Amino acid sequence: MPHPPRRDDIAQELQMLQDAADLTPALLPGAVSSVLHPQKWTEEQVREWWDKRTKRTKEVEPLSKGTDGRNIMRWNVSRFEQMCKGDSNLAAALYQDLRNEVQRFEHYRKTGVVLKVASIAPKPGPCQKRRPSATRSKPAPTACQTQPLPKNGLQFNPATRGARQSFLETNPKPKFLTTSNLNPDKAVQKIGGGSQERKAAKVAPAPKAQHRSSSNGASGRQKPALRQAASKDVGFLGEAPKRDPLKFNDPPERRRSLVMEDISDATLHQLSTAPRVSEKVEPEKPKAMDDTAIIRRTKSARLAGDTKGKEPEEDATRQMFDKRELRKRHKDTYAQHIKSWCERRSGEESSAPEPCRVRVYVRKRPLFPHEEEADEFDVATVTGRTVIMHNCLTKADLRSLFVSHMGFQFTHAFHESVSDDEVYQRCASAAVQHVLSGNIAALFMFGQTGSGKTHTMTGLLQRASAHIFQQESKVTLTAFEIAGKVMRDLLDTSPKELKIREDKSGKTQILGLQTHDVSNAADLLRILRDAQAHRATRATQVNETSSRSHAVFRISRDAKDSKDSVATLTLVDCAGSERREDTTQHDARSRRDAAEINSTIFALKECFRVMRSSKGQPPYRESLLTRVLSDSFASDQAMVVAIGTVSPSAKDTEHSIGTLRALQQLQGTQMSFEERTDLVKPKQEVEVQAHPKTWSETEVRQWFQEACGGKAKAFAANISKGTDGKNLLRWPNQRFTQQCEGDEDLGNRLYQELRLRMRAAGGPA
Ligand SMILES: Nc1ncnc2c1ncn2[C@@H]1O[C@H](COP(=O)(O)OP(=O)(O)OP(=O)(O)O)[C@@H](O)[C@H]1O
Repeated sequence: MPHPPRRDDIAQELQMLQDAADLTPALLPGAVSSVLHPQKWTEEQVREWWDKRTKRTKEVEPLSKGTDGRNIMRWNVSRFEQMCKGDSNLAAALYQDLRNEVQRFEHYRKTGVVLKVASIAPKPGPCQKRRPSATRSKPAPTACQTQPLPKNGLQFNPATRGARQSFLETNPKPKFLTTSNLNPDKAVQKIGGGSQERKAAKVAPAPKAQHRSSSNGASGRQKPALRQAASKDVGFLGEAPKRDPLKFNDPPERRRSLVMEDISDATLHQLSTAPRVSEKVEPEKPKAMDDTAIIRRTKSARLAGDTKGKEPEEDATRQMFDKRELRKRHKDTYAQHIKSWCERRSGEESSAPEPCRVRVYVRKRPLFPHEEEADEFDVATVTGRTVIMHNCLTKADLRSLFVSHMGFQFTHAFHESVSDDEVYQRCASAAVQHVLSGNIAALFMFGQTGSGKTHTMTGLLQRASAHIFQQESKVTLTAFEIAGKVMRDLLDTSPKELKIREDKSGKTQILGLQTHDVSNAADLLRILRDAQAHRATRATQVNETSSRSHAVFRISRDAKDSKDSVATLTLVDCAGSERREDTTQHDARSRRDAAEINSTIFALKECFRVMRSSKGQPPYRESLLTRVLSDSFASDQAMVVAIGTVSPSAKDTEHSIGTLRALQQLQGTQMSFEERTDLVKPKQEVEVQAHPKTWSETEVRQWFQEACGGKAKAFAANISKGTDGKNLLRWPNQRFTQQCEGDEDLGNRLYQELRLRMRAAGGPA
């Protein structure tokens, strides 16, 4: 097990990367008249920051096109780790460096002073003395060092030449740069060790927040728990940011209008799932800038608290809703709006995208009857080469609805009623012809699990087999799957693992892979179907028989001449990409699978990106799949086709948008438009409903039968006699699950739906 990054290591890493960077003039507050929040950085500024911070190591990935400040600020430590090829120290340091930039900006915003890092460097003082050897030769902090602390808790950062120089002149050069070298707040904590230092600390008391932190222990012995801290956006080097003294008298910050989109699915899931009875839930500190931070107040606090213009419990009820539930609830309004919006926009066709080496197509699958039954509706529109996703959202008040129409353009897009024949003719026929003329071609299927990759691939294989044998009399076929780090032959039922090697010429060879000679289309198709049937599948929340491996089928034409390179058609059916949120009910293995699938897809995207830009070598060594496909990435003559599949269902909106964005990256373009429309709900639609607390037993049973699209009907009989609305309202989440015989998902949904009914009736939920 690799060690988690240590605080000292990260501090050292951070220092080194700042030294190496020589600090970007545009970003270094001391060098310019104004400071930009990293969120506002342009792509160039982000790139400049990245290149300078990482120039001392080659072991990092280049940034993908379009990565601007907004994007990079959303990265968590794991994402940095992925970019740093697993170097967790560097990743954490980069993550922290960005947060430090935010702190500098915050200081500038509040005080108007462009913070020169040098100005907060500690001055030498009379009480400076060496620390005992037990402290690992860290420079002793002085009382004077506590005085020039910036009031807002900004970190002392000796990264500028001047500051670092003066620091080193007045302090013995430390063997390792540690937290206390970098952060005088920590130095104050360490003063607690000796009596003289204690006196010194008394002379110059540290801000209150520091006292609080020092109560944790005498000498910075806290475990780093960096990841956890990082995910909570804590302060410098994993230390939770203390309340900002400057903020107390600040006017209230102007709030951005919040939308449900601001709340991550994971958080919503957490919020909508009531904690287990045994779990003690620590109340969180309200942050107020985000819905997720709003907490449930105690009854007394609610009664005594501010009710100025607010509905009682308004804040608390915000926690109860899920984007998907809200979409279903307002299904009719959204669906009607989407219809009229599309009618208004019909006939508008956008210009053709620039020709590119990678041809990218999108296919939308139909909405299934079972999805319609579950109150799902169609949120994807395809017109010509454009796919429009209608992202149906609710503002933070949970009543104001709006739709964000997002347009994505591709080489071509197929709507749900397009036949497999047309898909083949448009996407794959040219690639097959390219191979029949002696070249290589690769075709990839991308998309969310259950969006129709295997369905489309099956149709393509069928047509490709017929097409090939119109011109060829014999081909060779290999088929294998990649599941995590394991490769298996799909034409060999033994559980033998395949190995991969590079030959002298650098070509990738797969050892032990069986090759089948095939001489007619029917045989080819039969063997391909057998191979598909051998794929590793598992039921996921989205697809009963989800493919959990990447399947690779290779059809090679016989070389006419021994000098000829083998013309090969490679068809790749990627495993369904899943969001972490979609796998919440899976075991650890499923989640590991999903992480591996997603990282392979990420590597594939990177290869596409480099190949498209024709600059440098595609990083195909990053994953098994990209290694075996290195031919297609390396050859200029290779034709590469990517087909993305999307689900039209409202519940899959976020995932479909993710797929479309990823496909845009493959072709090097960006979303072509985004239009937001606020919806006004027609007055007659607002029905006044009886509050659930007034329901009789019969009404409770009736509600149970109809709730969640009738899914709980079968369990209505389990309701005990005499259960009226008042009783029902007292049921916790778990009681609903119990009522549904352990179906946690349905239990949660019933619980939420009841809260929605309470809101609709105008009462608190
Ligand atoms: N265009 C389509 N027309 C009709 N049915 C479709 C279409 N696309 C997909 N389906 C159906 O949707 C279901 C899921 O499709 P499929 O198994 O191809 O998804 P997938 O993307 O390969 O999923 P996974 O990645 O989990 O394997 C199948 O029952 C399939 O028949």
